[in-house]
Amino acid sequence: MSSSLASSLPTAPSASTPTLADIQIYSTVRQTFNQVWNDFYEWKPPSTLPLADDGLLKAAERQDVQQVRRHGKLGRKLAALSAVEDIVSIPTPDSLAADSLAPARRPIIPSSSTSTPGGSSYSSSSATPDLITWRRPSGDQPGSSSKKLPPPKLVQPRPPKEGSFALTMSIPVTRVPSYTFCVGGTSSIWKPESKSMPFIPCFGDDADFDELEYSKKFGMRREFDEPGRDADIEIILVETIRRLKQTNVTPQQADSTRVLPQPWATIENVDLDRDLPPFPRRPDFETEGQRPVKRKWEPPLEVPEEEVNPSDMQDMFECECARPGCVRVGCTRHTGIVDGTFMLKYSDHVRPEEESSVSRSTVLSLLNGSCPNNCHSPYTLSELEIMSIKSPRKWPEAEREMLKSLLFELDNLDCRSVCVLREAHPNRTCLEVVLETLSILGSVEPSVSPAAHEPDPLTRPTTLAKTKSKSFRIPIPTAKHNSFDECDHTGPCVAGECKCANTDWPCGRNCGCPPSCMRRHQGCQCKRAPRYSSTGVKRTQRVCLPEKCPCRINRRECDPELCGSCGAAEELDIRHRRDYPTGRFRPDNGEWEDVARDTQGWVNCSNVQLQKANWPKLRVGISPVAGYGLFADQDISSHVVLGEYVGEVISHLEGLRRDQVNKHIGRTYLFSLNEDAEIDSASYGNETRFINSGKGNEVNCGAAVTIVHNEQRVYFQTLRPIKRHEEIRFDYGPSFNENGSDNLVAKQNANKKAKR
Ligand SMILES: C[S@@+](CC[C@H](N)C(=O)[O-])C[C@H]1O[C@@H](n2cnc3c(N)ncnc32)[C@H](O)[C@@H]1O
Repeated sequence: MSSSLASSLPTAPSASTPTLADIQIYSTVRQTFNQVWNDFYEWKPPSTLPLADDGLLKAAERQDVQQVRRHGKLGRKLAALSAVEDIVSIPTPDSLAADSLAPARRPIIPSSSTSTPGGSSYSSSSATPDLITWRRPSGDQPGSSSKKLPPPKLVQPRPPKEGSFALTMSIPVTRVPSYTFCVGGTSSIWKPESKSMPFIPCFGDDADFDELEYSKKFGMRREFDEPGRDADIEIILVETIRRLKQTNVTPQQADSTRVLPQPWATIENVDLDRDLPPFPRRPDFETEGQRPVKRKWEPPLEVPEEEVNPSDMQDMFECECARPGCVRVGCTRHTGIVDGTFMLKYSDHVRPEEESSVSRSTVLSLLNGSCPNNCHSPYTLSELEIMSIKSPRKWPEAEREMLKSLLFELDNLDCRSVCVLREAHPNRTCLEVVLETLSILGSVEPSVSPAAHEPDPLTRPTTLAKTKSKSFRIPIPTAKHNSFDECDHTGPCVAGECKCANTDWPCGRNCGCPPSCMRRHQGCQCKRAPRYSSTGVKRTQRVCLPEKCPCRINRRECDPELCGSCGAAEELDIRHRRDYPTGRFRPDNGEWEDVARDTQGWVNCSNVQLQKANWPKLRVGISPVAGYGLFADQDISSHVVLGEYVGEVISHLEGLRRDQVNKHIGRTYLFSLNEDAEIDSASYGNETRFINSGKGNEVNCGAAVTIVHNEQRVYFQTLRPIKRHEEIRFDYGPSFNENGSDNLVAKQNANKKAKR
């Protein structure tokens, strides 16, 4: 925000004196922009309800007041920073209106400057008798906390220079947002690394933030010099334009003031281009007169069934993830916008057209078979391999290219194809062709035992130990494991050939290897049970128990397509859900009427929590610990999954950059996922981002990683029963220092002292 804000600070229009109309337009645009800005950051999530506990409530209120005071201090700092040299008094639309309509309300300011409780201040020269103050329209912000802001520090005006002209304004801008806006989402999304510095609210005007140091990490490329991509500012600007449209300011006039960081047309395009979340409105906006409107249950929108036509199918195909193996439509996990282009994350998965589907190990394993011409049979495979590595004979480029192109046309290489290749090179022996083929297919690779092609129980990869019939003790991914990359190759899944084997991950459902692959997770064979026994007794048993279900043992959720018998598919099917409302909607009172529940049914798989996403009631509230926190809104028993930690999946490098900003604002939303990636819920996530840290008895939930369709996902689970209104807290671990922000301030103070 900083730079845009800085650029939007008033510049001396010119040596010529502006007309009254210019000044009015300038004031309207500036005032609207600031108003929207303040409204945006004063917003609190509607789910923020008062705490039931009196003591906690008071503590939380004290925290809130302190936070508002801190904002006030920062605002005063900005006021001091934005002091400009020459100040003259200028009539504002407000004052003009006050003049004409209610002369008695006209502010009388004998000299220098004044400020209003609303926070805006206006400086005027003692030399000018026409003294003006700039007020915020008081009726504009019902319940706004801006009243609590102390008046900003006033800037002492200097006498204006002869013929010069400048505006000054010291509106206390909310420097540290009380609630950072976050786009809500139900599943994590992959975020490519930022190529340029993202938009940072307000920091450029803050002496404590080393913007230069931060910019260097992005090679001095700044996103706000490019078309903006920051949700906060985009929402603010779109709303500013919407409000300006209600005044008589035209786009050209607004652009000429240079108050808004982007031209009007660009902002309008942003609104068209992006699916922006709506401008956050305080719940008190939803009032009819003085009485808050009680929202009623609204039936979901009905989507009429459409006829499918072939061109739609083509569109559907375009929506599918381009990553081989991923079956999600509109997948955001493996695709993303990089430099304005839609790109695959795993670009290495897309086999370039010129690349051969024939691999070195295939050649080696097939050469083991009998050659009809018996031309390369005198040599053993290992001899052939050693020969190709030790004495690589490079053919002339043209001849090599020809062999290459022939090789790439072959879908499968067998002994006969080697002979075909040889036929295309009549001057070469079959052995020479074989050796050159090996040299083309790759230089030094880990040696592959041809026997691996037909897996022998004894030579099976050591990570696999057979347990029960279909269940293998496949490697359990831990935090040390890299993100999963589905394998896509020919031949057996062995290290050197298979990405899964390389990273010690089990092969997944969507991997390219055959279903018979021994490294593949096969799902479980647990049995679902009828809810009532033949004697009519209700069953309390659970299906897919932690110590019995192979999926649970391997720390993964059941896969509805792999685990046929446990009822995972039925559990995920909304019609079979126990909590599926069985009542009917009564339009006369707008409520659901319960009807007798169907007593039939089954006890299904209990290992699909993240896929089902049916969480207990939680709410965001002001926390006595730090800022906002997450609270239980119902009694919750032990071992209940509270929710998934959702956010942007970013690399550690991107995490390091973001940490610089986090350190400055004293809050972080980064969660380390594995050796490759972190989840950041600073600007995209769900309510679990508000879980604060605790120690010892304060801790009531823990975090764990599970695998859903071969993807690592983080979830929170209660460690003990939690009472309604209790704050949810988990131990962030030893690396988190609760006084981190204090330490940062201490460090900055020490740095300043050292500089002096
Ligand atoms: C994931 S956020 C938690 C939500 C945060 N309180 C908010 O208002 O957005 C983590 C940040 O909260 C603060 N925090 C969490 N637990 C804390 C604690 N026990 N003591 C001090 N600060 C804490 C730290 O600033 C930390 O970086």
